[in-house]
Amino acid sequence: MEVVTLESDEEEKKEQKSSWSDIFSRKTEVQAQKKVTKKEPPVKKEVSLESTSSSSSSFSENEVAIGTGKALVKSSEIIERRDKVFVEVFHHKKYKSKLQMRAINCILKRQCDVYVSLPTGAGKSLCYQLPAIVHGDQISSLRSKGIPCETLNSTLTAAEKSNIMRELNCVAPKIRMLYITAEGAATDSMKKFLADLNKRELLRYIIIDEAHCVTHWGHDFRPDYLSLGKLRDICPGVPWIALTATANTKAQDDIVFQLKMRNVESFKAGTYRDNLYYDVCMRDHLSTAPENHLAAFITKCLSVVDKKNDDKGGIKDKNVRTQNKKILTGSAIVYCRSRNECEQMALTLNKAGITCLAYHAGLGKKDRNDVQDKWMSNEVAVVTATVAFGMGIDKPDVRLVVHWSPSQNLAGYYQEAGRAGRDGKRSYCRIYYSNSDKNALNFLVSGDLAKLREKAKKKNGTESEKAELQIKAIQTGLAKMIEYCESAQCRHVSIAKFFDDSDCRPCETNCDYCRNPKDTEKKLQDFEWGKDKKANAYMNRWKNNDVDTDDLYGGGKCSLAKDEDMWKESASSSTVKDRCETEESQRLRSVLKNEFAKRRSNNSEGFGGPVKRTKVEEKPAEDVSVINFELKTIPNVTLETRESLTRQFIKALQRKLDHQFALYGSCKTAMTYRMKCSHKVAEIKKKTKNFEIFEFENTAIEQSGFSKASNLI
Ligand SMILES: Nc1ncnc2c1ncn2[C@@H]1O[C@H](COP(=O)(O)OP(=O)(O)OP(=O)(O)O)[C@@H](O)[C@H]1O
Repeated sequence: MEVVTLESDEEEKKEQKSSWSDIFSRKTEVQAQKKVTKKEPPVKKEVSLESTSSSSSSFSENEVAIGTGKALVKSSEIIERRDKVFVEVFHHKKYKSKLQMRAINCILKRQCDVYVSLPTGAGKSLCYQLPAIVHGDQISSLRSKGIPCETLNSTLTAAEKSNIMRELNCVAPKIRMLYITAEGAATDSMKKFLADLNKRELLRYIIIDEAHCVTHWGHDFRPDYLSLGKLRDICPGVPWIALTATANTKAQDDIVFQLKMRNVESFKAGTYRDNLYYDVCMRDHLSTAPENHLAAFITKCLSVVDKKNDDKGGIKDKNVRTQNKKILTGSAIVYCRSRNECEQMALTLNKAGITCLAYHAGLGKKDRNDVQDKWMSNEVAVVTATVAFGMGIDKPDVRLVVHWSPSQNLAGYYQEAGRAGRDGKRSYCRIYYSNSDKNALNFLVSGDLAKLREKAKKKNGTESEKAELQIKAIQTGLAKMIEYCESAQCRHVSIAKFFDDSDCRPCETNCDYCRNPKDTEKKLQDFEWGKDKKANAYMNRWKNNDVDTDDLYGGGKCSLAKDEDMWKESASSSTVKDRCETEESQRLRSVLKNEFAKRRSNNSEGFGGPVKRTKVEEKPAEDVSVINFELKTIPNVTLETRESLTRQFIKALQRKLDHQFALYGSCKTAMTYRMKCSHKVAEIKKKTKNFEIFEFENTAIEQSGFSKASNLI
């Protein structure tokens, strides 16, 4: 018997949705399926078990008394069981690494607490699953179809729960592994129950998977994990196993401290996975539309041969799909930031001929299960998903993990990207990045930080310090994520440094930078240049009173809606609005500040260089008064100037005419009025035609300040 505390409710917390409970139950189901059933008949195969010199992680035939209490077993028997289980239950031929083997041997001995930090996909689960089975009493039962395992969580019905409890209360329960949540472990009833199991000498291990959740230094801190340390006092003498792929030195130290681990043996490997190829694409600088770029990349990564090679035989493998003339194998995940983005992307990829379904917390439980099953069985090639997808899923042939925008934290990114290539074959991890992503990330994280700061203010002493630590960890994680995207260095090295790996040598061939440093640098330069250009474009539009929120949030009102959708997923809707406004005004202020700075300094260096006035092609207004406006014989006199002067001229004439030419008042009948007017107009026309000056009858012209028209020009 062992208790495994999972990173409970992880998916639902990530999406912060009301439907959290069924997501979790799905996850634990997946874990249970993944870790329990190996239905193929046992195959007798040679096991290559490497030996090791480490005393704590190797067995000597003479050693005895493994375990505590009445379950003392000879070490030779343990070795025999280990090898049997390894082949007959897990069907493995050899250990994935020496570290995996050494960790398993150490855990099997049950003489100390064990900390395991191996890369994603390195087989950490086997480190506790194999010992858990080996330490069972009825080894023969392992030859049957599966390893009995159960989960206790809030989504079970009362009847389901009581069935499990009944079984566990038996003298010899069949259940070998019990998965519980950190929240569940904190309840009094669970503590009592575990203490009882321990008293009955049925508890072999307490295992904390995804142990980084226990520390404020981790990328995914869960307060509930902190209470796990209390189980130590309830179950003294039970070895603890903590496993993670994403903890740096600080996080590791804190995990050991928080879980009150003692006499700890550590098995730690670097993060480097040589079958993973990392790259970053600057979304605003691609030669094609980004969605098309992605579709082409997916096809490239998943296609193996041209269909014409297979015209006769047909394609028999059910894991193989065809697209046009290509044969597609393996599968891909495209992580999007919002539900809406998942849906849109799925549509786009389907249009491009790639079978694709969207997965997010907005779907019902059944739909989500369907999507996952279809993807697992290779019925569809691609899932476009929020980060909720992938937890606990172990699909070996994921050839490609794309982040349509980066994660909020480099550690989180490493974990998500690590779902690629678990079969050890070449696989790709790509991020599509743009400046608007950066803004959105900053924006999202700033919301979380604000909440934490509020919390820190209310607390005092160590609690407040812890909140500060968490703030720092979040800020560092984001800064490192952005640095990963924006710096010219080996991507593997960026990750290795973040996790304090001892080996930080460049990969040489497994990332875009190492493959082609110049090209990557050029793309980064374009990206930097693009930032300034975008700010200028925004300023111009603002000056023209044409500012929309498009530029702020990357791609139109539709995108704004998308982002709002995204933000709603991580914040309450009221704060979304506030955040939008704050973001907009901040951005506007910063653009203005830059513009004024440029004008003040009149400096040709720096931000975009001097502001050059754009030469605007002059277009006459529809009611232009200037005669022969096309003429441009006088340099430096614009049409605008001419129009302005002409209007002044007309106005002056008008005034004088009104004053002097008061015919209306001097006539009594309409006929006389019309006649006198026609007469005057005819006179003026005649004079104008002969280039003569028309003089009004009234001699008061000069006295009133009237100027001849010719003098006005
Ligand atoms: N010795 C082995 N030989 C072959 N395959 C193995 C071996 N050990 C584990 N595996 C397989 O490797 C895959 C990854 O293992 P696992 O899910 O335990 O990874 P992990 O280290 O927990 O990764 P993550 O941290 O990403 O969850 C699984 O399909 C598992 O069956």
